[in-house]
Amino acid sequence: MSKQEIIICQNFKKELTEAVNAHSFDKLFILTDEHTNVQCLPLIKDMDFIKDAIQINVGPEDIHKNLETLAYVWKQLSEKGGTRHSLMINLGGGMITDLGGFAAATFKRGISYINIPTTLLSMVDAAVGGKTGINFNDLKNEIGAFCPADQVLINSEFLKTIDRRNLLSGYAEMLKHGLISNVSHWAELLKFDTYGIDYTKLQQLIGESVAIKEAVVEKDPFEKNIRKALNFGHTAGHAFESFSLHNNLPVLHGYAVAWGMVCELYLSHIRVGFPKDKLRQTIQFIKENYGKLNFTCEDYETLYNFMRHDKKNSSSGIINFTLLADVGDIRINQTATQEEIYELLDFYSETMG
Ligand SMILES: NC(=O)c1ccc[n+]([C@@H]2O[C@H](COP(=O)([O-])OP(=O)(O)OC[C@H]3O[C@@H](n4cnc5c(N)ncnc54)[C@H](O)[C@@H]3O)[C@@H](O)[C@H]2O)c1
Ligand SMILES: O=C(O)C(=O)C[C@@H](O)[C@H](O)[C@H](O)COP(=O)(O)O
Ligand SMILES: [Zn+2]
Repeated sequence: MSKQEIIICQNFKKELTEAVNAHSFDKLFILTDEHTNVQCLPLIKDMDFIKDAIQINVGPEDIHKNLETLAYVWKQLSEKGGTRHSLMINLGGGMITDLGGFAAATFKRGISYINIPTTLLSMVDAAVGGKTGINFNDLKNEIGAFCPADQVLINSEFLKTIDRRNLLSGYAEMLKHGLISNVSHWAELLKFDTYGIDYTKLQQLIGESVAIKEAVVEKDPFEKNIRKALNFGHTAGHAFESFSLHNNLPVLHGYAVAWGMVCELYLSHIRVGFPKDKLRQTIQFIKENYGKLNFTCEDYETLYNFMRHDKKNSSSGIINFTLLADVGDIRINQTATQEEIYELLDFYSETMG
């Protein structure tokens, strides 16, 4: 996989101009959703190269990260004169960088693209590392490809218009990066005041978070082994997210991951000895900031069936988890029986109240 350039912006317009000028292209497309069209596009609208760009605007959020929207983007690229030498800019959160990245990966078998993430989640996670795709058949990211953006420009100015829920959603992936990396980063994240946000501190934490992801992806871009660490919390998390999407009550990805981490930290504790005090502290933080997803034991089978679709599984039907023996002590390819999975859902229900 080609190396991706990640730019933590100091002078956003200059760096974006350089990123665009690094490509030779015939047409420039810019993908936005209805919100980033209003909140983010104005920040770059006066730039020279944008004046000739063709905008593709789609509906927001995960309900639109689907085949229909993807087909619309392909159609626009095709009808508005896109060629294999065209360049695409994805301006938005993870929904836009996942869907736009996949459209770019597949249109005429692949065109170059640049990500400009505009949510916290996309800055620290979605825009980085080359996983692109769409939800399909009620399942998260069921269709996709590994295809990195040539450049990712991280400009924290975009966070000024993000609401608290979306900030917390991104923060959950940062917490995941803390748990898979080292105790000092994890402890710093738990100390951070999520009510009175210090944006200077947040910017420093964003830089550290991206670096953690970048280092993992560099070692294993196609998730054959250690990249499975970045999927910590997602076996249960994606089941919660798919379950909610299926019930027409979608939850934000980061919230589902936070709840998934509660389950998988518990499994880590009983299976590989994740320390009880760190389990308690992390769960306390998640409980205070993310609340709880409601389900009953009648939903266990549905949740279990969603977990059976996790991409880490192989055909044996056994569910694969990434667990932690301690903060930063990663154990990939761990498995759990149906009984154990029901037990961790019991733990979740009892602990989260
Ligand atoms: N590819 C990966 O490695 C990866 C990693 C993590 C998550 N994801 C995916 O990312 C998606 C979630 O991404 P997300 O949390 O960024 O959600 P999102 O893209 O849906 O954005 C959340 C909301 O914020 C709005 N928004 C975006 N930028 C804004 C801004 N600057 N100001 C105001 N509003 C703004 C959007 O329009 C949307 O309404 C999920 O589909 C998830 O599966 C992918
Ligand atoms: O980059 C990765 O690798 C991740 O797993 C990051 C996750 O936060 C992200 O949600 C990813 O899209 C999950 O991928 P999937 O392969 O489980 O669909
Ligand atoms: Zn995620």
